[in-house]
Amino acid sequence: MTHIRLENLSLSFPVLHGASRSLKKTLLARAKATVTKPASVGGRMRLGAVASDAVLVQALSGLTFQINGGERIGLIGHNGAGKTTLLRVLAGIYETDDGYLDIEGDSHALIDPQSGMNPELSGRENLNLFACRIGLPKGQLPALEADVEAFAELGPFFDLPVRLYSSGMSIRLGFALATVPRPRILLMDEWFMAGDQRFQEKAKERMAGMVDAAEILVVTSHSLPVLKQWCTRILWMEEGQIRMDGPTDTVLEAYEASLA
Ligand SMILES: Nc1ncnc2c1ncn2[C@@H]1O[C@H](COP(=O)(O)OP(=O)(O)OP(=O)(O)O)[C@@H](O)[C@H]1O
Repeated sequence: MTHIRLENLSLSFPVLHGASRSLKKTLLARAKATVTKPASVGGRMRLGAVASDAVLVQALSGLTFQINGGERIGLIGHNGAGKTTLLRVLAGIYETDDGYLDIEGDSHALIDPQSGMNPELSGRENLNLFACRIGLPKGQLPALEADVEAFAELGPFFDLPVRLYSSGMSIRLGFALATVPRPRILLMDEWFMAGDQRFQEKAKERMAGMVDAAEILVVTSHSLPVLKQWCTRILWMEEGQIRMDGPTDTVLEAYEASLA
């Protein structure tokens, strides 16, 4: 059965090494003084337990929950609450300091639109690279090429190096490629909402096909309409912890009330 299970999972990032004792003290004192309830930005700062010469940011702290097949999870929370870090952990990009993670089912992460792209190569050449990476049979390449070229609508830029693309153009190509696989577990950051208005509409349509095919969706977004549309359950994160976990309407109502 497809599932994701976390038990007491934690992850911290060292953000300051070997700085003077007074600078570290000042930083920690400031972090403490600016703590507001509810928290408004970033993970909690602390000194390293072993190497006390380092200041750490506690990005995830003691997370325990389970996601089962059929669930569509939205991650919400303040800037720096730990949403993207959690997504990266689930995608196997970050190792955790502590805790247990059990994932059953193949996953695909839509986190970085430029992921795996060579900026010196054209859109078309990057598509060929992508096809090799996912092990696409040669016979299916022309259909993929036609699909991606039509979807990305890059015109002549499709044959120019990606480094010449605007950020919106890179996102079009990255999105078109990233939405080709059909994984059982789909992990998605909110960058898919980027791009111009018309592209967003197209992107939503294409995404719907991918989401429908997935057994589990985990998506981060600051957009309440997006979360309401896509998700059945919301994990509201605060300073690397789960502040609330429940049905979409219930959690978003509480979240909105906290912002008022
Ligand atoms: N690579 C990194 N190195 C050091 N600190 C990091 C790194 N990535 C994230 N952090 C820190 O971890 C905390 C959580 O960051 P994360 O990107 O997961 O937040 P987020 O909830 O996705 O925020 P946002 O809504 O702004 O995208 C923040 O305090 C951030 O400064």
